[in-house]
Amino acid sequence: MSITAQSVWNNCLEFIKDNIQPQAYKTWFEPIKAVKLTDNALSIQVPSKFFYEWLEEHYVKILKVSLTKELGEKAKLVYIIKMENTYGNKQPFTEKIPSSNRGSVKAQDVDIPLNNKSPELRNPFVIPGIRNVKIESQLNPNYSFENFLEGDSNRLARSAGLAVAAKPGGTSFNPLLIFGGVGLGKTHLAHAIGVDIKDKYPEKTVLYISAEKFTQQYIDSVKKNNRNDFIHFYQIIDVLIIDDVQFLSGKSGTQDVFFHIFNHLHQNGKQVILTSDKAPVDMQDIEQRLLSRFKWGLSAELQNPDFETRVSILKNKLYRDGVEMPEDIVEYVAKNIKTNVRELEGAIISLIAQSSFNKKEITIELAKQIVEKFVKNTKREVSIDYIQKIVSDYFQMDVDTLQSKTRKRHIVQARQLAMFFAKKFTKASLASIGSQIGKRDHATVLHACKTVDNLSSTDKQFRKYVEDITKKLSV
Ligand SMILES: Nc1ncnc2c1ncn2[C@@H]1O[C@H](COP(=O)(O)OP(=O)(O)OP(=O)(O)O)[C@@H](O)[C@H]1O
Repeated sequence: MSITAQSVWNNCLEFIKDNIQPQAYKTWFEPIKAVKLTDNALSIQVPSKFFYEWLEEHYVKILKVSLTKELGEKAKLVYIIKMENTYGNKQPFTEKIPSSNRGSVKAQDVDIPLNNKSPELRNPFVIPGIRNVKIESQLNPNYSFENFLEGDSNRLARSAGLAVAAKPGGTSFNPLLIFGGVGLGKTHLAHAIGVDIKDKYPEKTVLYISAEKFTQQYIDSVKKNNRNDFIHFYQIIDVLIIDDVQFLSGKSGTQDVFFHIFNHLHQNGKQVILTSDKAPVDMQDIEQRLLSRFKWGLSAELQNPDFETRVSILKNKLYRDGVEMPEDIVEYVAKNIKTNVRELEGAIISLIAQSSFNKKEITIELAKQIVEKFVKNTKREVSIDYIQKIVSDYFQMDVDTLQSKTRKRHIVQARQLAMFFAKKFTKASLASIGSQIGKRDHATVLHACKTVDNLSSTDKQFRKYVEDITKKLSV
């Protein structure tokens, strides 16, 4: 049987289908069409630039594995972006982009000490002797201020970001800590600051790194016995951006090394930008001395965007993708997806994909179907109300009793369990959990979580409660 683009792609799809969630498969892979196979390069057609970016960001690994299985080590993937615009008169257009070839902000030359180990490392931190080495800033130029739309929910953080970008290290916002819930733009804003600084001050060395990668690099440096080189590398950065610092929680070695790096940078007027999914007061298992430094500068929160901002974000996205969509549909999506900008964008992309490939008109009906899937998925994330209901049902009491001020032991325990599960299963802060479960403060919630932890390791009956309720909440 001869190998065609279609047959290769079908085999890839089979593999991918087995390895990702059905909904994700339906949204991101069903709309793709295999177009051409030349030598080792498979061209696939995707419905928009965002679609391509999404695939590259979330599925590039699985695409690579599946394609290598089919076409060998030299396999290449080429995206063809095709937008058939169902509205307006714009001609459909195509654009070809090879996989993993997104523009990146230019590498920067810096003099740093060097050793005889691999100079090509993108992020070389090791290095006695002096040699000119390029440090990739790891910034994504698509995440700019220009397309980070302003609204009440992000005004403080965005303005602080602009101020920092205008004068890195020269404002009182040092460090600048950007915090907020999932998908609200922390990473985007952190990149935007870095990108703007590189535009304004090309000679400055900017580095974006996730706390997870930072930790991994640190662990490697300890293994390879070059911890000092690791520290020196970070101490020469002018603007250090660390994403998701809550990841450092419980990792005392990495916290310690970061503490030293932070102090050095701060004392030398270098800028530090951090992001986190929690406010410093809600971070657990982060050393006090580090937490107090996080609070030195400004902690700016990204909140859920209001309706107008959600509409502007969607319109901007459509405009950049060259797609037109009726106002009432944009508003419908914005009205129904409220708490996560990533999902908001995801819903619009699904809508475009469904309409352009299945040749369906974009109607409110279609929008409803798609939004429902997103909203259902979101709802699967349990709410604090739901947790309180499950826990009080389990102990055969009503929610008011669970929340009451009583000190009766079995009620206190039920309340502590509800707090513990709220911490475990939701992204809510300790303060917010406390206020929703009987108007308690964050210290009470913290105490409850610790008590549940202790009791479940010492008391068999209590452990059974925790297991039973976990099962009920996971259904
Ligand atoms: N104000 C905004 N204007 C335009 N796009 C936005 C805005 N806020 C968020 N986005 C978009 O939403 C998506 C999610 O943002 P991002 O990845 O920065 O969120 P995050 O807070 O870092 O999420 P996580 O908690 O999962 O790390 C991105 O595509 C980003 O461009």
